[in-house]
Amino acid sequence: MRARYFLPILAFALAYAGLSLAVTNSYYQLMLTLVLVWACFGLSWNVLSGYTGLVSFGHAAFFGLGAYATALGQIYFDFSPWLMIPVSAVIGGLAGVVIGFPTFRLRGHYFALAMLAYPLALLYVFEWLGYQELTLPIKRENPAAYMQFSDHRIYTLLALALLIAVMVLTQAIERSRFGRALLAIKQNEAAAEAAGIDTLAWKLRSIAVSGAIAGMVGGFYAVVLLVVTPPSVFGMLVSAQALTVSMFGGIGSVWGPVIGSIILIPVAEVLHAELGARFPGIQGVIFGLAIIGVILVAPEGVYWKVRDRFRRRPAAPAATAAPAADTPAATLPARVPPVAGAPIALSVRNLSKSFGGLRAVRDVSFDVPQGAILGIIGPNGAGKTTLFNLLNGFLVPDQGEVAFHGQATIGLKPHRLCRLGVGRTFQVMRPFQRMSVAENVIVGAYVRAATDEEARRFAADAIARVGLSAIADRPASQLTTKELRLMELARALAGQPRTLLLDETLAGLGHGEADEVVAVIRRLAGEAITIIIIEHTMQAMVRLVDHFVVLDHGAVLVDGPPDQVTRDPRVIEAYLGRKWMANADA
Ligand SMILES: Nc1ncnc2c1ncn2[C@@H]1O[C@H](COP(=O)(O)OP(=O)(O)OP(=O)(O)O)[C@@H](O)[C@H]1O
Repeated sequence: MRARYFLPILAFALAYAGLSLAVTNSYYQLMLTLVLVWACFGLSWNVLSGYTGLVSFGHAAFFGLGAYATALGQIYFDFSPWLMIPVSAVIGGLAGVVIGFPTFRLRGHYFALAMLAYPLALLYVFEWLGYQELTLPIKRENPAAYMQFSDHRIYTLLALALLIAVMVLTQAIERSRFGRALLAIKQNEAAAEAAGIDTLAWKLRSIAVSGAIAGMVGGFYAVVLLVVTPPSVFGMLVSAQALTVSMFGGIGSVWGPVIGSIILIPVAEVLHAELGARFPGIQGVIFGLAIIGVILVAPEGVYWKVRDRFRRRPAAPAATAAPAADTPAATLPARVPPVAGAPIALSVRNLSKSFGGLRAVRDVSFDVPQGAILGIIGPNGAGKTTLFNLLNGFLVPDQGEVAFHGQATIGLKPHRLCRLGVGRTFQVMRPFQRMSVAENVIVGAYVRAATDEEARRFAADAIARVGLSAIADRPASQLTTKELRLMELARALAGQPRTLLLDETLAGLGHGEADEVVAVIRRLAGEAITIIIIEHTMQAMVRLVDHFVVLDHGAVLVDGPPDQVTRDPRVIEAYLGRKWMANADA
């Protein structure tokens, strides 16, 4: 790991250890320990929710299981916490997989609400089992073997060691293929699948790591407080604590939960100690106020706000963006369309899909030779996007066959299709705004790359092929629409596809800009990549494609070369309108 990531963590650890050694009051020492415990727990939440965007209201489930496992292990089997805390981590990780597997079927708010149910259910189970209050036995004969220290500074130092380990782990995850897969899921899960990422597998890994950290912290918490009750480890406030310190400090960053914990936990603890008797639940009020405050002042959290303030403001994007490759807009690269008898890249036979009574795609058949550019056009609602979703595995057809280079693909998930060489871009772009072009593109490279190094090489090559090398380090937030479209194209290219499905890649582009993107696409087809493109911008399409498939009400209306299709009275009637004919004749 590079020093610039590791040194701040080391400096923080030394400063915190120094502070802890200087504090003699045991109450303040406990607070120093608890700040680290909740920071660790916040980081556990962050590994799942901060990076994947799947908000968990139920992290207390893992925390509580860890706390009870450690307490019960010592009470019933005389197992030391030195053993039980790692065991609690394993239990937390397994619980993550068991909970994640069914719950990941849900999305957005439904996922968050389902997660809420688990700690509440466990709370009642442990009450029902009669574990209303467990007290860890005091071991006077050999306290250190049971993690019982009269000097409370040792707990703080142990908690610090746990936190540093979790911070380093989080940092490593963030900068690896793992972290990039999670961020891709957060950005757009469908696009991540289409980029070859097995989203369920990565989400399960993430919840397993997150659950393991939470279980470990829960076990440690039981040892520090020596008493475990269902509300204190499975209660709403526990889950809320993880969420609040992360949201306040900064979601999706290693430092966010640490900063949130350092600021909020002492305030909540002091107010609880001073006013808790008169205002029970004062911590909940503090956390509520903290969330309202942060939403108003720094919606992404303190860390990101401060970082943006102190970072040098980036220079405004250059008025003229880097030209798309070396080709001037006006001269489109010459290419020879595939001749008759060329190998077939995509074969579609009798494909149909209905949504209830609506037949969105009806009995569609066509072939695309390798290296050809096929345009799919048709009025709104004609079934173009549904056809794409059938081709790349988002939807399973009611009937019909799809084969890429002779291999039948119906039933394969999008990430499997991506591995077979089918890339896709999306109509709606959702780049990682804070990340550079290169970092955005590398996400698409992992489907083929065995190592980070190889992924970087594939990404750099794809960026060069779309002509964005000059701005590879520019954050996506500063890109123009054309550059964003080219970046999306580069991300699909980084997976080394043989076939590219492009969904409205020219949408929102001006005339000259569209021509630049058209030039890039033509060049890719010249490299024997087969291109299938949905587009509304007819002028650009006529100059781009070799062949059109015109859809209307889900069925193929006409299928032929541009000059034939654009003059077909049925196409003019259903899609182009009479004005097109008048312009074409003029
Ligand atoms: N998941 C779905 N459930 C129900 N109906 C759907 C679903 N997806 C699409 N449809 C319907 O299927 C029809 C075809 O939609 P589709 O998005 O494929 O059309 P399109 O040609 O891509 O349109 P546009 O040009 O507006 O993007 C529309 O009537 C749409 O409302």
